[in-house]
Amino acid sequence: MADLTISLKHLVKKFGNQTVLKDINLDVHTHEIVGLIGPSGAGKSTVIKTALGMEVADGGSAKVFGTTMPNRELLANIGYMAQTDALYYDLSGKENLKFFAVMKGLTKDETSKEIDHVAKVVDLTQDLNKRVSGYSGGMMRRLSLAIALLGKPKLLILDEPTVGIDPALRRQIWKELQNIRDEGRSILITTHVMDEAELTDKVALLLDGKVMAFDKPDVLKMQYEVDSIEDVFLKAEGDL
Ligand SMILES: Nc1ncnc2c1ncn2[C@@H]1O[C@H](COP(=O)(O)OP(=O)(O)OP(=O)(O)O)[C@@H](O)[C@H]1O
Repeated sequence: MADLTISLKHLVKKFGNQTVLKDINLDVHTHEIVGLIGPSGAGKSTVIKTALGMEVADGGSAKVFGTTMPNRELLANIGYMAQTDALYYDLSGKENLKFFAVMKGLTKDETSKEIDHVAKVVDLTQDLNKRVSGYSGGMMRRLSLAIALLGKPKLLILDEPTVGIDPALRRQIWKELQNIRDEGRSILITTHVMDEAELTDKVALLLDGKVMAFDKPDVLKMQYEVDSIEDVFLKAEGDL
């Protein structure tokens, strides 16, 4: 049975006199990949940060696993990948992965197995012993994603994980995300790549501080009478 992993109800978030989130309602369940799309500056990262308790809501409620975040114990069940990479540049990719594996409480055995696996998923196996300071931007994104995947978290929250990643690898990463979903875990993902939004189970369209539409990609395309999520996006914005 699908359980609720994220529940946002009438969420409001202001920065000074700018109300970025006016009334956000969004549920994510186990066995589900939910895509969050919307124009730049619409508040996608703010939704994520408020759900995680990194920003304090000004109204409504944000619960993860039924609890208001932040909650240290629950953090162990969440793999979060932010838009900016939080990596140790003087360490190698492998040393970064080992550090975060320790933070996540993995055993030595689990650590080496998981590092092998997540490095393969993001195609960094050959570069694991290089220092991160010598990585390209795309490699750093890939390492951040690998770190988020470590420890098989029940919930993955990924803020634009595939920026700077080429199409073949993007496809491989999506395969892994779908495997994770099939294992009964859940994923909230923001993206600017509309082809990726087509691969989600449900798409939430964030516009004007609200979730304007939230449904399966095929249902949204039917509702908006268009052939792609990109056109749903454009039509909702009034550009089509
Ligand atoms: N800490 C902050 N202080 C003040 N304003 C902020 C802060 N964080 C975000 N904002 C503002 O809130 C709005 C939404 O930002 P956010 O980063 O959530 O958008 P986004 O949809 O994720 O954008 P993008 O797609 O470009 O990443 C923007 O106008 C941004 O300037």
